[in-house]
Amino acid sequence: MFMFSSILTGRSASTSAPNKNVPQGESERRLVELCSISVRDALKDLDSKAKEGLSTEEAEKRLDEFGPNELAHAKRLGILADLWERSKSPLVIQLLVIAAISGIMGDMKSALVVGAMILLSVGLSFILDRRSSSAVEALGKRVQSRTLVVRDGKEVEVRISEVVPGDIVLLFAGSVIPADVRLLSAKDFFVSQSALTGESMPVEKTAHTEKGHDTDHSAWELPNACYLGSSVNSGTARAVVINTGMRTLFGSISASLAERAEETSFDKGTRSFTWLMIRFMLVMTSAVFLIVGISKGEWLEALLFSLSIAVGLTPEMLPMIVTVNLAKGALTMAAKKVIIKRLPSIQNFGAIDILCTDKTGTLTQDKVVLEKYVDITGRTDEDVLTYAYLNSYYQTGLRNLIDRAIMDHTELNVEYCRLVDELPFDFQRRRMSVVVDYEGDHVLICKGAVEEIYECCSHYQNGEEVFPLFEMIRNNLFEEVERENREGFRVLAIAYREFPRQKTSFSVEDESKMVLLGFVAFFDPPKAQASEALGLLQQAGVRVKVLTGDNGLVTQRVCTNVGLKADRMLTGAELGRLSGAEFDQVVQDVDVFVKLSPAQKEQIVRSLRGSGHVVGFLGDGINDAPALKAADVGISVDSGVDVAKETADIVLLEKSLLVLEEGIMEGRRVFANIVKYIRMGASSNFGNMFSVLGASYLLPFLPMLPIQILTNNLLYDFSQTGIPTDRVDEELVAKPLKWNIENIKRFMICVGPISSLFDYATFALMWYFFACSAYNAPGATAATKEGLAHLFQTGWFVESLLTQTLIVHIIRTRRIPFFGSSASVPMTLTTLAIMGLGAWLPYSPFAASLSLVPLPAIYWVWIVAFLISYSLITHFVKTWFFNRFGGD
Ligand SMILES: Nc1ncnc2c1ncn2[C@@H]1O[C@H](COP(=O)(O)OP(=O)(O)OP(=O)(O)O)[C@@H](O)[C@H]1O
Ligand SMILES: [Mg+2]
Repeated sequence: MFMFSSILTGRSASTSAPNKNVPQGESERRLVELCSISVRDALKDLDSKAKEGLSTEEAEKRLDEFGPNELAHAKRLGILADLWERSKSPLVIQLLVIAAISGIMGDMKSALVVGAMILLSVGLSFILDRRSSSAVEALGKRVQSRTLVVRDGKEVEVRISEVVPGDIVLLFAGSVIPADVRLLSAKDFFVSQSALTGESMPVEKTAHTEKGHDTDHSAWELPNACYLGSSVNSGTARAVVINTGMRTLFGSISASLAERAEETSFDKGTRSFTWLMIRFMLVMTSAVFLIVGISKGEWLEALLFSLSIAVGLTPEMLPMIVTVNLAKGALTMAAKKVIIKRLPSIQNFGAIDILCTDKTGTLTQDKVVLEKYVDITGRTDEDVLTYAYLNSYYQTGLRNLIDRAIMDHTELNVEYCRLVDELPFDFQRRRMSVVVDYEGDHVLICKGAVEEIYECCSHYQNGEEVFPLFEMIRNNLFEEVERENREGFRVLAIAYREFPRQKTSFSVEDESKMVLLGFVAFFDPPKAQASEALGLLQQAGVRVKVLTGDNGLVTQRVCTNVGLKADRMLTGAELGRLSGAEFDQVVQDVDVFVKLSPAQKEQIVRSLRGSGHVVGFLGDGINDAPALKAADVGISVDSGVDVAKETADIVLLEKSLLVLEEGIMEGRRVFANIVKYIRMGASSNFGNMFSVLGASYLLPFLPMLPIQILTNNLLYDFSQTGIPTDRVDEELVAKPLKWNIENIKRFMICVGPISSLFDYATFALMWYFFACSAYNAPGATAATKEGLAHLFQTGWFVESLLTQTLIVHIIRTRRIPFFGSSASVPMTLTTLAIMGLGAWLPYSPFAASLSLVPLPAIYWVWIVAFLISYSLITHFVKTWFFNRFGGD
């Protein structure tokens, strides 16, 4: 089985143990040691250079030596390991045990048939799944994060898996830490280690070496080390890689993290279904064993018979149906520009009933353009542009759309200034500052959200003069900004403060008593297709909520433009005043949230999930990462920052709600096909239970021989292999699809007994009409008895196989089968082929070894009549069922 694991979520599919070859304590000690000695010694030890980094050849050599920078469970299994992994499922083990018992007891034929079943279930899922998995994996690589390293003195982007010890890496806001590294230099460098420590506050890391204290620090608390599994919140740094892959601290705990990984609603559903079937099987098998044993006195026969009943009741094709369906779904989605990083998330994708999304790029075109730069009176002002430009040019922490828009607007020569210090952007302050040396003065230039900048200004500038900023003027200024906002412009304020040149180090406290200089306004046009997509999502039963850090007026304008109601809107501050139940209620009722902090985005997602919703979150920024992780399905975009991509379960190649809607529908189709199999399996097993129990009690011989039951089951299994290719009716995917085990049980109880009805009709037919009752006649010889028993058994074998195989066509749709909705061609062909084969077997060369005997011609008239009435009755009961109980 293959699976991408995300280093930031710690979620993974398989739970292999950490690589035993790596002495864990050794690498941990090395990390502590190399972080406690001087930078020079550390580099010498790692045989690397701070400026040039490693040479390409050296890096290749080390890649061979240390292996790729991956966690063990992310690796793809070899063929044998893969087969082994699949064979470990309880369903396969059960079959293996039964095959072994049959073999030991000398029933080689049965052992062979069970063996064939194992081969079909494991082999088919192996071949189909592995083939599409390679394709899915290749797609996943396309959206994998890369990291910037220095090789041969040049900065190059490499895959995270290609990073080796000794590599010099460059880190900035939004990067993921690619390995365990030691910082060489750092500026206002804050990292989020929440995936490792659970601590959500960012931690500052510096390049300082704390000599002498080395023994005090555990490997987890080194102030100058950053660990795989964390990400950069703000600032920049240069670092040297110490440990990679399973040698990292994260690698050492990843096995336990994977075990702790939350079980999705889908896993829970399949598990409870499997257990339901296993419980059934245990009760049935023991009951049948006792009935047959006591009534016929043949305990060995009773054992073989009940074992084959056990096989019949086992949903051995379930794993194959699930994996093949998921893999096929992933490929279909990839064609629609939706890349699935974790296969199981497809199903959750189809279950989403609330989609939370940010604004930029989803509702807007993601083409932020600088439109205006004005002083506080609204006149275009070159100084404002220059200050904004200086701020964007010299800041190193975060390069987002806003800064790119400013830099794209013009090209100014600002080399006459020199950067002194900077206060990087964060989503709490919503502003950032740079301090530049301009003709002997140290000028702090701040840009950010208007309200946040106003709070720190004491004066404003008009022309060359500076005036105190009174409350009244403040309000007037707000009006101007609000007007721009209402037109959909995103406005940032620019302010400055001069300091004497002696002051060289600055902190957030210095962002005070500033002079307001003017505003820059950006336009990000609404997306034309956003309203169409919103309409489709609404139709599909998905409620969309906008969660943005931007202000209310702009958001309102954008929402109105794309046809999203924004009459009730809440700000982060208002949310902060709510508590507990009130918060949960409001979060469900309101659809637009503005001025949110990253933590609040996460809080909203958690609250919605707590109220029983399945929540998807679409976001692309550092500020979205916590919410992406908290959601049932985290969705990001290829152009998003690395943390967002790394945290997400699904990556869109194009940020669009339309693409997303198609993905959701595909997810539902996958789920609908899985449920088809489950409904079929559950109801036919339930029906068989009555038939087998009754028949074993009533008849003087076995109603079907073990080998016949097994062959019947093998053929039935084969007829199911077409399900993943099946078409799905629109109405089946019109609503979010969630597991509803209760409904499946109900379906089983309503539909299952119909098949028993026809089984009993067949029993009666064989017993009375075809005179198998002569078995009990006083003068019957052993040979006559055997002949009659085989006739009876053949009659039931054929009826049972034909009805079970046909029924998928009735159950797969809510419409009138064949006419209202028809199955896919492969599925129609497999079911037809199996029905044909079943009808032919009694006349075939295999008949003797299966103890089947040719059936009289008139039998076929009866069986056709049975099939038609069975289909009709099932169709009516099904229609009644869906009307009464709904279809999910
Ligand atoms: N480069 C920047 N320089 C200064 N201020 C900025 C910058 N980027 C963002 N801001 C401020 O921070 C606020 C929140 O950022 P942003 O709009 O990116 O949040 P968001 O939640 O990601 O929004 P969206 O939903 O549009 O993606 C902005 O409205 C703006 O005032
Ligand atoms: Mg954003």
